[in-house]
Amino acid sequence: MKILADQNMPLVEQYFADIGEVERFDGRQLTADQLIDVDVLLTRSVTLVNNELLAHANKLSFVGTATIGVDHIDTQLLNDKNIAFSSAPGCNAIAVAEYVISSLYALSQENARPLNNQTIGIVGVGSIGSCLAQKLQALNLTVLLCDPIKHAQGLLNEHVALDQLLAQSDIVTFHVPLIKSGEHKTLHMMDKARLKALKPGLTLINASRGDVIDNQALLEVMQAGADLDLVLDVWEDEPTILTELLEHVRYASVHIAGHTLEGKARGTQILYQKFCELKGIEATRSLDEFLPVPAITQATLGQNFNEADIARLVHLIYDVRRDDGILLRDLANNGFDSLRKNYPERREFSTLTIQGVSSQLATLAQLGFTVAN
Ligand SMILES: NC(=O)C1=CN([C@@H]2O[C@H](COP(=O)(O)OP(=O)(O)OC[C@H]3O[C@@H](n4cnc5c(N)ncnc54)[C@H](O)[C@@H]3O)[C@@H](O)[C@H]2O)C=CC1
Ligand SMILES: O=C(O)C(=O)[C@H](O)COP(=O)(O)O
Repeated sequence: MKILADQNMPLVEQYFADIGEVERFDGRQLTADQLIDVDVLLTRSVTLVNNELLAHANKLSFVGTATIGVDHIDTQLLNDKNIAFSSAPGCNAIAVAEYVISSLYALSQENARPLNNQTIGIVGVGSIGSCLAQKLQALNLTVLLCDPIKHAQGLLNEHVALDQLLAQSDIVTFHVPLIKSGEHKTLHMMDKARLKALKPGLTLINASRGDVIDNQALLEVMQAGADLDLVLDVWEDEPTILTELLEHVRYASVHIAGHTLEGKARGTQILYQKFCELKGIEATRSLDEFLPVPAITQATLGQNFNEADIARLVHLIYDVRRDDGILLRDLANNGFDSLRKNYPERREFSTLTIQGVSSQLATLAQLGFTVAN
């Protein structure tokens, strides 16, 4: 069996070793001819899977994307061609939630504004939005949720409409899929009118898809003097982003919010499990076999460890400013895709086991750290 996998997808050889022969491809350069005689195609978000790409796919029976977003895949086409498909729902929800939490603590320190008593609005309450909301409950923030689809399905009672949420929040963070048309369109959901109306001092975070915010309009609003703290992980027209926007952004990164080692590896694992299920093969491989031991595994808290010290632990595992520095220093030399490909190792909070006696242990556990009994 011939398996074609994106070069940036970890552990494919390990997971699929007993299933077939794995060949790698450059996600933005894949051509239709490379799919001749290929049985399985495993992609990331940068490969458009459309009619043109599948023109010569004579044997393809499974397409998997190791991502949550599926806006790069023509799923209707796969269905019509009877090609099985899977994304990797939830694989990097923890990673994105931790990216947001790291950003919140960094801004709170730099702006000397305590997190508690602030109101955060979460737009899109799926895997990521709900994981984030659950973690934030530990921090005494007021959390407002906006998800009209879940609300209509009876799955979210406390839905707040977007404009009301924007008016009431100090921080707004987007976790919606890219939807290009229809009642729940998210393309340019933050258009010029909404951006202009944002209240001064607001923090705007986008770790969903770049097109959710009209980037040109955002640049114009910032150039006109808007007082906003911007945290942008995703951009319109990646990898050729609007570089003029960078100077207005507090923390800028190259679409890596989900790129913990665990998040990326879980993506591959989910596709492996889906493939095995589809073909009636027993899935014997698991993540624990493959993840390396992290550089720091344990922390012992002293009795005077207090709420203010939580930020130090969060940033010990992941400080978003590391990635902001990388982008600003290297974008001109290395390019967006190369920075993503060479992204330095990042682990999740759960890799740190915390021991000691402190009134903050429950908070740390809720944020996702492992607390020793
Ligand atoms: N920056 C990064 O590295 C990553 C970005 N993403 C992006 O984040 C998106 C969300 O991820 P998940 O939470 O896992 O997806 P999900 O599918 O679990 O949740 C998305 C939620 O957004 C809601 N939604 C849809 N349209 C909406 C609208 N107009 N207003 C408010 N809510 C709306 C849906 O009802 C759903 O509950 C993905 O589609 C992907 O584009 C995902 C992972 C990593
Ligand atoms: O899961 C998604 O959706 C994402 O955006 C990924 O975390 C990042 O996508 P890749 O480009 O790394 O596939």
